[in-house]
Amino acid sequence: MASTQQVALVTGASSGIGRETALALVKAGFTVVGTSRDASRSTPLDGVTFFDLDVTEEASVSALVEQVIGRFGRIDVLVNNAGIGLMGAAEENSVAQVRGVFDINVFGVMRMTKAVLPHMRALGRGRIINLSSVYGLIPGPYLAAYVASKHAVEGYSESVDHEVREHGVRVLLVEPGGTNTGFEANSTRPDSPLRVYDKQRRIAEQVLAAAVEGGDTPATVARAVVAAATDSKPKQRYTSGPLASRVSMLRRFAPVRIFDGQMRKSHRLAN
Ligand SMILES: NC(=O)c1ccc[n+]([C@@H]2O[C@H](COP(=O)([O-])OP(=O)(O)OC[C@H]3O[C@@H](n4cnc5c(N)ncnc54)[C@H](O)[C@@H]3O)[C@@H](O)[C@H]2O)c1
Repeated sequence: MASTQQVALVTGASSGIGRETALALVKAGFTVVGTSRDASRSTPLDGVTFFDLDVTEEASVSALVEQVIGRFGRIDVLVNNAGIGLMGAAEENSVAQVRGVFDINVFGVMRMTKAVLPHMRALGRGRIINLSSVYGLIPGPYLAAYVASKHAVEGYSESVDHEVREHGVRVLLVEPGGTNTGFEANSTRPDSPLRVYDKQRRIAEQVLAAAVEGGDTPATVARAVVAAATDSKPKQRYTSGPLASRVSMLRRFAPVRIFDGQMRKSHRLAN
């Protein structure tokens, strides 16, 4: 159990995994701040204080973090959950569409991380928990931009983790399998510039349906996030759902042909 004064900040907390995670963190004893792009229209959640935030707006991100610190004194846990998908063949996704995905899924994570890190360093502790995906580990046809964004989140998280560990701060990953939330609809709503192209919709839906079948629930993902937030000796990566767990294990044994495999001691990263 977290002590009552520990503060957790969850982005995109008004729906799906973020909502369930915010509630699970309240149950685990955290003071929870949730963000939503329109807090006034979010269904209230017991024990969660909502603030407005669009993670693509840099000035709003800094202002939000200062507001939370001003009101609650600290941020112990940041859950970068806000995210969006993009379906469609790689050659048909426009650069603007892909940039839209990266602006939320990758640069959103970076903006939030940059804003909270100085506070966590000063506190001498903290956990940043980034929602990746099973698609942060494997390819996904007709989901290339989304897959690339989540692979980017993986690389960014592991790299920053090595930078900040010595200050008592960890940057961890949660990798859900396909989870039945509003994610697909939110990523393809008709007014969205990120909507799927009709002719590819069926294939993309089959890919997603396969992922959801081997799937996960917001509750299991939320449990993984709470474990990442509270484990005394946290792991770098938390995975949930049968498909994601299998992929996560198999990835470690993926065949690779190594040339010139000599690695000098000085090039190894400390673990
Ligand atoms: N649903 C799945 O199958 C699945 C699988 C693996 C990983 N994930 C990841 O889990 C996370 C949550 O997804 P979900 O399934 O709960 O879907 P969801 O659509 O219910 O939640 C996404 C949240 O992000 C918010 N959001 C979108 N753009 C934003 C922006 N610019 N600024 C602030 N908030 C924004 C939305 O308002 C929404 O609340 C995402 O990062 C997603 O990539 C989902």
